[in-house]
Amino acid sequence: MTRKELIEQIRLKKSYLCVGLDTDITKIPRHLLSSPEPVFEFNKRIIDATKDYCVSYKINTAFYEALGLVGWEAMERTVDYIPSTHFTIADAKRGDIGNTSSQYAKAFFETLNFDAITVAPYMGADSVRPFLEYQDKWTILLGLTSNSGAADFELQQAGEGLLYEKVLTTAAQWGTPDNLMYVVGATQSDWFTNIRKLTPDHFYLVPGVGAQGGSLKEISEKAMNNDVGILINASRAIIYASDKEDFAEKASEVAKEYQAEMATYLK
Ligand SMILES: O=c1ccn([C@@H]2O[C@H](COP(=O)(O)O)[C@@H](O)[C@H]2O)c(=O)[nH]1
Repeated sequence: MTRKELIEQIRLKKSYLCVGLDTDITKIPRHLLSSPEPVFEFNKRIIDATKDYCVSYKINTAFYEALGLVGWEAMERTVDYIPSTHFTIADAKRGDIGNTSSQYAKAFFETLNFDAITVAPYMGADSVRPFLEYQDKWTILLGLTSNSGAADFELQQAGEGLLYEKVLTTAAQWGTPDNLMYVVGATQSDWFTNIRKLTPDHFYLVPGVGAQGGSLKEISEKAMNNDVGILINASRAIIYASDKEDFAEKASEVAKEYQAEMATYLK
């Protein structure tokens, strides 16, 4: 999906919501466990219930990889089921020496047809480049993450600025706002004004509203640019809104509430 197409979807739906499919087999409603493919069945119902209120789905691959072959199959079926109007993200946090990164890129952009993948920047330019070589695909680089451990490295001084600032400004030379985004945690709202100044045109994938307590209002006010420029992810708050038979209705209600609030912030 191109940047233009993504922005069109955001404007059309008045939503920059990304629903996180962090589907944990131990948390899905019990009645689904007797179905032949419980994880896919759960995802399918969540997608049907939320697709009108969001523009993106983020599949955190850890939850699928943990199940082995059946998990990988559930991920494949899920990404194929997501409507082509929605931006699909493999939250896989990959990155390795160049020839290995090329295989990761092939796995997520070709074998699985994701629009985007999250990538760790630690190994530098040659580890990220293979992802950026794909036309109309996106690399989403970890910038300033939502966890408390962000203070251990990302918020440490590195030369004249902080390490995360160096990641943002250096990586901006490797790609363009048309194929590179950054992950910035919603729990890091104090830093958003500075982040927007450093990277005025890039999109941010912002996890951390809902279960991690980040503020949708604060992020929207500080981080939005003229092209909207943010995708806000919520996983547990939506997909586990209920653990009963009404889980899909409840997920729909929560997604609808996020969308309605987002509509009020859009410029
Ligand atoms: O800094 C980061 C990077 C990634 N994540 C991922 O986003 C979702 C958040 O899930 P919630 O249930 O909405 O808290 C999850 O997949 C994380 O691995 C993040 O939280 N922070």
